[in-house]
Amino acid sequence: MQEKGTISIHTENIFPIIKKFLYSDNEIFLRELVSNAVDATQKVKRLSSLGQFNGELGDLKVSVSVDAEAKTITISDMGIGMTAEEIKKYINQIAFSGATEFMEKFKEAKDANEIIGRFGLGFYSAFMVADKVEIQTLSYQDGAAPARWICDGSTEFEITEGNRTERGSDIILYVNAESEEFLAEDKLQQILDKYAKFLPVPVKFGMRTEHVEDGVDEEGKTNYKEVEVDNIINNTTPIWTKAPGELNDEDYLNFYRELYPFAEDPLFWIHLNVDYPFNLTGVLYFPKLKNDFDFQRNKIKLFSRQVFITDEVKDIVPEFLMLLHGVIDSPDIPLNVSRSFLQADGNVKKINNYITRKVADKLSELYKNDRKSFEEKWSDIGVFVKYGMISEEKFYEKAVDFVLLENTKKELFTLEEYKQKTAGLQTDKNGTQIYLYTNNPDKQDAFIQSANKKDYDVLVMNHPLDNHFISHLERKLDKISLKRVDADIIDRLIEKDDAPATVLTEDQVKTVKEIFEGAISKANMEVTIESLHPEELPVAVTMDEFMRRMKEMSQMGGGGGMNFYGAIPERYKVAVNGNHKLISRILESSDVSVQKELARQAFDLALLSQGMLTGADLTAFVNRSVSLI
Ligand SMILES: Nc1ncnc2c1ncn2[C@@H]1O[C@H](COP(=O)(O)OP(=O)(O)OP(=O)(O)O)[C@@H](O)[C@H]1O
Repeated sequence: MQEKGTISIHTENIFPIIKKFLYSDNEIFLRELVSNAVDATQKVKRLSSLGQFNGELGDLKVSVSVDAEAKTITISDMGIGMTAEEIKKYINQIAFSGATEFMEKFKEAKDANEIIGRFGLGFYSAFMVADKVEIQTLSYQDGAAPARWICDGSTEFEITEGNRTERGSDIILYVNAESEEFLAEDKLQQILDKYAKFLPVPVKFGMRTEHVEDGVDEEGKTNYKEVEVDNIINNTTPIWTKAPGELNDEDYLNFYRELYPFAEDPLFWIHLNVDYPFNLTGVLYFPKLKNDFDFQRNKIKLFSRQVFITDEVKDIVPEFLMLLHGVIDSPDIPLNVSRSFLQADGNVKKINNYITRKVADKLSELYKNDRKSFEEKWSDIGVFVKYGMISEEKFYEKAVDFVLLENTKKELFTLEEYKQKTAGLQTDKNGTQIYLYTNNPDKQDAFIQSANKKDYDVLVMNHPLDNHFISHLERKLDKISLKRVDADIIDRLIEKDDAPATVLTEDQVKTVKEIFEGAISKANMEVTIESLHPEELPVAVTMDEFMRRMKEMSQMGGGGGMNFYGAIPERYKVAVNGNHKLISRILESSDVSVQKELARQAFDLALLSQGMLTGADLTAFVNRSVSLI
């Protein structure tokens, strides 16, 4: 048997194109060939279970080996093999049935995955690293003859009788000069670890030494001996292929440690398992987040039938869940098409929604079943929940029941509980309920104490995400407004009808204002005289809530019109409590310089309590204080 032929009459030589365009991603040749070997192995298993193949299955592993001297890489399997006819059909024709289209389209293709998947060129990816590819194969079919196919990367191929005596195939790559790096065992091991670690059929790569028990010596101590065993690089039944009922916590934790050897243990996990209307399995873990806004992305690995595809799951997993770790396996995700297509793909949308719902359900279940442990985890999961509420309406609808707010006393409330807690007392004269918050309890302590004096509660919102979360809540919640506790004096933040009467006459108000303006003499400080409770501080320095939020957003890169706010110099309000004893003392003094000194001292104290007194102003304050003592 010998046959020579031309691979396709329709096309120019396709191989240089494959080599040239796919070069950057050329390691995937191994993924493709090992996957083909696994497919062939699973097919023979299936045929056997269906009674259509009655021979011995034998040791069904796939083996990858290198011969550094001959410069070959061989991928062997004991799968169904191919007859010469099948080689012609599957290798020659099938791959090239789309070749004309390929020739037209390859220019648009952006990466190797796209070309290979779309045109069924898995096998031909071998030519990315090989000058010559040989197949030695023997079909499982009764009476089949071994066949050999060889092709040197031109459009010419040759089929002759082969030398394989056992069922299955060897794919032998004669590695080209530019790709010799792939002859290094380390390199191949690394690629196999990446793509083949969880393939469903054992993949052998060389041998390794194991120490096994070997009887006992005279003293009763166990003897060990070294034995050479197959180096199986994969775990064929990773946990996502199992039913949740078969698994315990330790299994999930062990798998997590296997995936992320250096990470801290996760908080909890979700086992995904759906087969209609799309097929998807996986396990998603909630990691312990670092305190900073540390978005560790690319931690979810995407598989298709246990073959690793990518860790860029951007369009499949909702943005806010990119913080999660774990694996997703779905044969229904179109892996090989372009980004824009992926976004429009109906399955991808459904998968996205499904994952969002599962995560929301899991959180809701944790909250309902064990509020205490949910609260303990809140500092870690709060970010997910808030981020999810901001970015996914569907998630918001569910999370609104279990999102927690924390106050300065470290008590946690649901939105509903907090609404009840602050109703009435923190409702202003217009009927708007005001939630006070601090983003820095230490620095804003004086303001928090002022609020607490009135029995007002103060929330802690000190995560970078909280700015957005606050705006989002305000948009969603009716008649509720959030104000930072230092945005104004407390009686202005929550305005009531029963404001205390002022003890100053109109003239006195004018005088006090002038004294303070003279003492402060800073253009960005606007002095107002307020009638507050006498026990409130004599002076408070505040920045308007709106202005501050705008400036913060521009700092976070709000873009567009936001830059405008970033450029405006910071402006503060200096609220002087006209009802405070100090003000009467100032008015009583007839010495202008004493008046000025007292005013300045009160102003500096306000700055000091907020950590705003620095440099020469601080030195002057210290000197003045010393002389006052
Ligand atoms: N090791 C093998 N054993 C038996 N048949 C094989 C083997 N490798 C390839 N084939 C046959 O050759 C065909 C073409 O393989 P190729 O990798 O090009 O495409 P595919 O596997 O069908 O699709 P894709 O790789 O794009 O998912 C396979 O469908 C299979 O029938």
